[in-house]
Amino acid sequence: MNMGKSVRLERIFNRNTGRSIIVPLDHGTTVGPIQGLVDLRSTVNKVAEGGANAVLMHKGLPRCSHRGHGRDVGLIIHLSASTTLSPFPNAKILVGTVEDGIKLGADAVSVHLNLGDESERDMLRDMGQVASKCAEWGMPLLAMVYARGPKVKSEWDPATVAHCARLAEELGADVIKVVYTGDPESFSRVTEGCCIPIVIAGGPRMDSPRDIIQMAHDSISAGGAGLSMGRNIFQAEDPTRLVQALHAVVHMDYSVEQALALLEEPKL
Ligand SMILES: CC(=O)[C@@H](O)[C@H](O)C[C@H](N)C(=O)O
Ligand SMILES: O=CC(=O)COP(=O)(O)O
Repeated sequence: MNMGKSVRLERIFNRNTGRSIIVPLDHGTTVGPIQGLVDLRSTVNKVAEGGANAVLMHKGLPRCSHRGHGRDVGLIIHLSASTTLSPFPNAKILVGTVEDGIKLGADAVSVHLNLGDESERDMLRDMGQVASKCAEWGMPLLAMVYARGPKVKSEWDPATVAHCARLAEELGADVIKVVYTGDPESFSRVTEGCCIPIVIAGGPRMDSPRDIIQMAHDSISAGGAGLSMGRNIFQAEDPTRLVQALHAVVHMDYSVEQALALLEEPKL
């Protein structure tokens, strides 16, 4: 692997476990300043204190959220955008470049593809071009790939998710983010088809921390490389403690019960 990619990926993935907890904060472009994204600097500090490896955001946000102190946290600059105000909310376009990421000191850049959408070919072309530019500059590429279109029966279908992951690998991603398929057996069919790290999205808010931690644990047991979990972390009652519990599962091989016990411990 290109030295630039190796050095940058070390700032996102734990050297011992080869896994990562990434907290994406890019939703504000898609849906507006939702709960947890209003004071971004506070949210970045909370997840970094909990042990997150990296945060993911659009290019205009590091100026509002870069820590400049304390525990370092990796930075991934997101290059794709669409909004829920559009008649075509799944049609992602590029709004940033790899060079934007370099200038911001990013450790990786990311793109978002919705396979099955009518504008799929544009997203495929964009990803291919970004991947080539990333290879040129030694910049890791995280591809978040969903199946969202009129022919898609279920975006959580294991074969569909495996297709999303394999496409990302074949087009040059260094890290893949897909949805979790719901159980370790089916998710192992996703991870076995790729030779690069696969992290899972959290999806819409889940009520119970147990469900969040169970999903993280099960994805790891199926060969997953960690999380790219946004809303379930930044909208949690205590993002720092939830990240601490997830860190125990992802990087210390805690059981679900052991990780849940961390949430019950009295605050210092
Ligand atoms: C809000 C969503 O659609 C999420 O599933 C995506 O993972 C977030 C995405 N990067 C977006 O906000 O466009
Ligand atoms: O960019 C967003 C993600 O990677 C996943 O966000 P979610 O809120 O966990 O679905």
